[in-house]
Amino acid sequence: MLEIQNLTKVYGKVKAVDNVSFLVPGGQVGILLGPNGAGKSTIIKSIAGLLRHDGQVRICGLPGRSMEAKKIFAYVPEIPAMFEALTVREHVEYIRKAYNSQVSDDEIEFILKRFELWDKQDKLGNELSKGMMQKVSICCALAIKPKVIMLDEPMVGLDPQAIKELKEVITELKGFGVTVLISTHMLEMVEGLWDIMFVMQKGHIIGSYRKEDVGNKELEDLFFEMTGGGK
Ligand SMILES: Nc1ncnc2c1ncn2[C@@H]1O[C@H](COP(=O)(O)OP(=O)(O)OP(=O)(O)O)[C@@H](O)[C@H]1O
Repeated sequence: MLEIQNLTKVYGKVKAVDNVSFLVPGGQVGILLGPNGAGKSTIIKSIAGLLRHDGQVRICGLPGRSMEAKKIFAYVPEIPAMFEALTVREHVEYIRKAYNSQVSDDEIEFILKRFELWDKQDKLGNELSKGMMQKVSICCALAIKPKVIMLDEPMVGLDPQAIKELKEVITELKGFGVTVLISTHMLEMVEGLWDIMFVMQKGHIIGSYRKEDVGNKELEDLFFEMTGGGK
């Protein structure tokens, strides 16, 4: 479960996020939508612990800043940060050790093969394309076997095969009871994946829908209904 309570973030005179609360239930996929400047990245960075903010973040009931919460929480940022002098494999091993992860060698092999990095294990961070960096970032997140995972625009820059794998991974994670939060503009990419959606505008959540309540209605239609835009 991922719970945000009364989150407020002010940059100078700009209130980027204004008293926002929402909850993604355990084992569900939540998506955070909204036009440019709505405040999505600010929320994502606040949840990830990268910004000072008011309000609470709880990860499986634990305070977001606690060590216990950090151990079970994975974050895939929009712009991956690589260590230039570490290889692909060393990135994964570093995370594995830092988190004291129980992931097995076979599982690591499976993850790396899945994202077509198995034969690129010895490439250095500064030798990777942006898409490859994103894949490494996803593999590192999976290597800690998180209970909650948050992905910021995860599909941008990935090739079609990687997008397909990522969608399958998200469905599998959900099956294992992992809570997922995805921030994205690419509505068609998360169609069929989501359980609960939140729409932000001007620092507020202006509405949310649960998949079970909207039947086959398309995400895009739901989004434009709320934001007043159109196809
Ligand atoms: N470091 C910063 N300093 C000052 N203002 C900021 C900063 N970062 C974001 N903002 C402002 O906060 C508001 C929300 O920005 P944010 O990046 O969270 O939006 P977003 O929904 O992620 O947008 P996008 O879809 O374009 O990525 C905007 O008005 C933006 O100008």
